[in-house]
Amino acid sequence: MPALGVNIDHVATVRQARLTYEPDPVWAGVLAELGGADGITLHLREDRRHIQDHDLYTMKKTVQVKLNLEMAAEAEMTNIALDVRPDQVSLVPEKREELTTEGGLDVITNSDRIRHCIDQLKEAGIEVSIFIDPDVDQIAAAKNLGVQGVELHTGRYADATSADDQQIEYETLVNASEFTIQQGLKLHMGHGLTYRNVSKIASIPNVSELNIGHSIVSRAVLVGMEQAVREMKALITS
Ligand SMILES: CC(=O)[C@@H](O)[C@H](O)COP(=O)(O)O
Ligand SMILES: NCC(=O)COP(=O)(O)O
Repeated sequence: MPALGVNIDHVATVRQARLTYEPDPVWAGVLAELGGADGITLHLREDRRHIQDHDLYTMKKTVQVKLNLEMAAEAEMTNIALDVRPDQVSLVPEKREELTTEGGLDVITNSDRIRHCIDQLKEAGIEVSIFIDPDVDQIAAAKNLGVQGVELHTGRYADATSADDQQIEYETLVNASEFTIQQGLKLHMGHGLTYRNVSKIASIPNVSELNIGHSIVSRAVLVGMEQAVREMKALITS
């Protein structure tokens, strides 16, 4: 059964819309932990569009489950990770203009820069995973870089608009999963997974971690709305 890493980035997205103190992603992380999350994932983007440095530092002191930091393989981020010491770093690609992470990190083209980052993190005792496309050449290149695991990008599966296309993307993920396990790497998956599409992915053999964020935060907003309004109404009418 895969572990669930809850990505709380978009709690911070709502907070940053007003540059205020709520909703607090650390508080959300604690509630996610109480709800059974096996890990908390947060992505400290170079443009700081949602998670801020202080969120990461406070999260490290607060949350007791696995802390997974998603970050670009850049010196600034590596130094932050070496200071905070999350349980795991997941190296991801970043583009300023993207709405969300569009594809996996190209570990073939960028291998020298990525290797330097991985070596420093591993030396500090931090597990390293790389977020890559479900492609055997990328998985083999990740293995060569010495990471402990890979997170296969499920975005194409999640975005498929017909059952046939979704099945093709699913089979690609299954084949890439088998190759990942043959390489002796831990198998993580994530991106775009929802309450509707997660079951098939969760039943792929040997998946050790699923990272899910946007869909859980979206549902949390809706299932919490009735209580939130009731509490405000009580204040107004008391
Ligand atoms: C790497 C990945 O797939 C995501 O979890 C990532 O955090 C997406 O970035 P946003 O949270 O900014 O959409
Ligand atoms: N690495 C994927 C992740 O952390 C969550 O992605 P999403 O569910 O927010 O699309």
